Amino acid sequence: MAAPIKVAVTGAAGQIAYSLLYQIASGAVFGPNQPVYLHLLDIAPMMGVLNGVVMELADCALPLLAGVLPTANPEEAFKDVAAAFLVGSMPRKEGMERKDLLSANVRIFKEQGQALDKVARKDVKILVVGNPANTNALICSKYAPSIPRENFTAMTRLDHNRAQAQLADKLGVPVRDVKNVIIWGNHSSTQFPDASNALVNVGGINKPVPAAVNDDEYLKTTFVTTVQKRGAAVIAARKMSSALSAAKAASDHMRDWFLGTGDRWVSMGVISDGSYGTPRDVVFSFPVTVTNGKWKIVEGLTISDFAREMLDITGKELAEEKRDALEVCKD
Ligand SMILES: NC(=O)C1=CN([C@@H]2O[C@H](COP(=O)(O)OP(=O)(O)OC[C@H]3O[C@@H](n4cnc5c(N)ncnc54)[C@H](O)[C@@H]3O)[C@@H](O)[C@H]2O)C=CC1
Ligand SMILES: O=C([O-])CC(=O)C(=O)O
Repeated sequence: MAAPIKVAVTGAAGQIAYSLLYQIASGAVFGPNQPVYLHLLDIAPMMGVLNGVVMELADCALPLLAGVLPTANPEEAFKDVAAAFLVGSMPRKEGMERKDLLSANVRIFKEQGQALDKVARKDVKILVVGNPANTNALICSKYAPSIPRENFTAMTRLDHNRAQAQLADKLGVPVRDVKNVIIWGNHSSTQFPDASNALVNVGGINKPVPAAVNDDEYLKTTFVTTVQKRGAAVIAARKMSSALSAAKAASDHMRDWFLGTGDRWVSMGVISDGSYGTPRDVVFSFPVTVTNGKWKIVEGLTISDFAREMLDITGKELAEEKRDALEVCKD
């Protein structure tokens, strides 16, 4: 058995964490031979609730859980961590866009960037879940200059999983038989869910999804808008934002980052190098593969005129969010 790694989860008394903590502590993220020491951060008024979560984690009697540290102090939470799930922040309510959370949430990521910079391992892998996730990840990285920018990522895996599930449903196949969908851009209603390179396994042979669906109009309209608006649809139904599926997506993202993607690609919000004509220095969701703990943007894909337009819209929004966030962080 390997030595335990320290893993931070912020917003640990909240909804997403309530599903996520079990997945991390049961081995679904770092593997069945990797013990974890959980550092759980929330704000001071939530320490009572957090203690209840700590009790429940103990009551799960999980063999891989080496210890739990509940705290309201970011520097204690991030001390020597190898992975950090930054979930803690305000969720949106019905009628809001995720960027409406910017002024309330972005300062949290400034402060946590500063704390990570001081005390985390320099190879820490950071996943920002709290919205607006792409821009919060950018700000977190800006305030943690001693940690490589590649180590800061934002979660678009929930959108990726939603897109995969929509296509599997349309094709009447199990979700595992669909791969290589792409979420481009922002985790917002401007994101571009793209099925043009997706593959479906039919009788052991991979076929292009566009040919199998044989309905370009659907792929450009209903498919795109359903995925773009799925978060809002869950809020309208549940009166609270996605939590079970968000926790599953966070587990998928970190597992693939640590353990690799194998023969498929996944969508991750990563710092843009300008690939595919996107704005540089924003956190943009791309198709990536991961080997040996390092992500790499999938290169050489053809971008149609339709895709170009969609990429430009979401890129423009990210550039605007960046400008607004930098303004908020000035004071
Ligand atoms: N990227 C994505 O795909 C998704 C992102 N989200 C976002 O995740 C975030 C969390 O959602 P939920 O867990 O449902 O919210 P929640 O309200 O149930 O839990 C948030 C927790 O964060 C804590 N918190 C607030 N400020 C904090 C700080 N400075 N440090 C540490 N903890 C802090 C709160 O006290 C609360 O316990 C929201 O911003 C939501 O919009 C949700 C679903 C998907
Ligand atoms: O929609 C929201 O506000 C929560 C979220 O990010 C999602 O479900 O994708």
